[in-house]
Amino acid sequence: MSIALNVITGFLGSGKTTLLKRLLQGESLGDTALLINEFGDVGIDHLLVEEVAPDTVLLPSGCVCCSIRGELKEALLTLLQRRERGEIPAFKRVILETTGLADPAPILATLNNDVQLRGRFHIGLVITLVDASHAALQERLHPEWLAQVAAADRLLLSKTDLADDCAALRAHLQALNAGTPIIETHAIHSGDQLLLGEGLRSAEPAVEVSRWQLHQTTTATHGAAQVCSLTFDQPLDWVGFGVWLSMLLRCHGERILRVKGLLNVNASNAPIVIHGVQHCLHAPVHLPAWPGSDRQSRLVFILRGLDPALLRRSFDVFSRRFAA
Ligand SMILES: Nc1nc2c(ncn2[C@@H]2O[C@H](COP(=O)(O)OP(=O)(O)OP(=O)(O)O)[C@@H](O)[C@H]2O)c(=O)[nH]1
Repeated sequence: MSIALNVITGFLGSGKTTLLKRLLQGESLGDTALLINEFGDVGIDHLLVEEVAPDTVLLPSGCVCCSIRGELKEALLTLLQRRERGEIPAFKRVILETTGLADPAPILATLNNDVQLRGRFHIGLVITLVDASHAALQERLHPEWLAQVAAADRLLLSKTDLADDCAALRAHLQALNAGTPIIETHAIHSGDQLLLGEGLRSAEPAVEVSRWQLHQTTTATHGAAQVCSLTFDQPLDWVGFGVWLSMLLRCHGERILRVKGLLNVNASNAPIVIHGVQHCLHAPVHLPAWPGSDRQSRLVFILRGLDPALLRRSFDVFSRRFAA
């Protein structure tokens, strides 16, 4: 059975290691293997979590999203071999803590594209920590911040004790990445299934989807990002749509920080859910049924440097061409 790789990311010092310790404290770690990626020759974070996770693997120095993707693959395959030899417990999930400067997209692409990893591992949840006391500054100065927030399936607010008021930040994050749960880290308990689950691959993907349906996204600019929301009532041509989306991501992937969609397609009575982060499109998830009576398709894009009007026009051309 394929193993979920959950990614914990967030800007430097946002509290990733602190969260990991809290999350895994008291948990039976038999079901979770930990990979930690740090800059610098001497890793520290793995020492901090070692008391709760003695088998933690420290990846070599360098950033897993760029320079050491090969090492990530090696580490994952080695974990499997050690599990098969009975050297470590039969974990059912891996958690990777990235460096604070990582862009999650290349990590997800490694998992999706590598023939040895595909089928053995799949993308679980991307959990992004946001330091509430420094978010505005980090967003302004560091493009990685937005890439991490856009890729998130869960947004965690840390250091709320050091921030005056988090209401504006919460609203901003929700506008950027609509429907993604936002949780304050102090409210997280060990074994939290919202964080240790597998997102859309979990037993209840419809719950995930219902969250987005509740959020009415409008096309708007938020800082450096443009959020573009498309909704349509007519069922889509699934094959034609796949061609359109693949070409879009191939040409403009680095400017499409995130796409998520719930689609009413002509070949099925039940919806299909899609997820993409930059060039990387996850395998579509076929839900058994619509979560409610609303059958409208919706697509939400988080863009950086791509005009939403162009995207909309391209989609209109596609829909006319492939009208079901
Ligand atoms: N006040 C406060 N401090 C926090 C909170 N969360 C983490 N910290 C502190 O912030 C510092 C950095 O936390 P880490 O967990 O090491 O952050 P990290 O994201 O793993 O850091 P890097 O790996 O260097 O990117 C530590 O001193 C933590 O104790 C919080 O919610 N409030």
